[in-house]
Amino acid sequence: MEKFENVTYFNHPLIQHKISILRKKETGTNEFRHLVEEIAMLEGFEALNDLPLEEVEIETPIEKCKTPMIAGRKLAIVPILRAGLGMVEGILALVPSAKIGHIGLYRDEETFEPHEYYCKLPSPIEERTIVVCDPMLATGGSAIDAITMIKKHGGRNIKFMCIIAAPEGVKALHEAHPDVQIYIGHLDRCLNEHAYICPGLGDAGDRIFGTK
Ligand SMILES: O=P(O)(O)OC[C@H]1O[C@H](OP(=O)(O)OP(=O)(O)O)[C@H](O)[C@@H]1O
Ligand SMILES: O=c1cc[nH]c(=O)[nH]1
Repeated sequence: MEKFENVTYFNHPLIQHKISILRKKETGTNEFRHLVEEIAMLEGFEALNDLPLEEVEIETPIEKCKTPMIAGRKLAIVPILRAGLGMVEGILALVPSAKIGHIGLYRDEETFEPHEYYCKLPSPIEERTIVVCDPMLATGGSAIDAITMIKKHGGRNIKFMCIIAAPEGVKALHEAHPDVQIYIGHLDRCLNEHAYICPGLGDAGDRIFGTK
């Protein structure tokens, strides 16, 4: 796979181990949901390593001092519905004061094209660091459309975080939005004829919400 400057692959053993359990077909809904949350938190820790800091004056029991704290507007976490919702709590565990937007997209089962049905973002979106999350980056259609929608609303500083990606989706997303930082838990082999990621983990939304 071609290397892109704006793409980060996580090779931390804890992330890889948890993704392997996630993939198993016998992993049940409850465990699956918890793993998605944990992986999102581990990825988020790294993906947010460039949040801006400012020196703030505080008082310890000993004396006054200046100490760094996160600066600027609160982070915006934007899950792509439905499956992206599974990652929100994990990122919130790191940044409890984050605001949460929602983008509703589903893939047409025949054409694999994404269809939008909802968009609500925290304002002023243009002043926030935005983390778009979705466990799966397959053809890239959903992520590309979600980010296009966020940009139409004024979003600029955008990161995209997923758990499993196909090379086709990474390339498409990089080409459509080269300014977006992309974080990937594991790069899989390819897409199959139904645009499912191989070996992947099946349908992430159904496995998180127990709808199959
Ligand atoms: O890269 P793409 O080819 O667009 O595929 C990825 C999308 O497919 C899945 O959602 P799905 O449409 O199944 O909806 P759901 O989250 O409601 O289950 C997944 O959560 C992504 O949003
Ligand atoms: O493999 C895939 C591809 C798209 N969406 C999923 O949930 N899984």
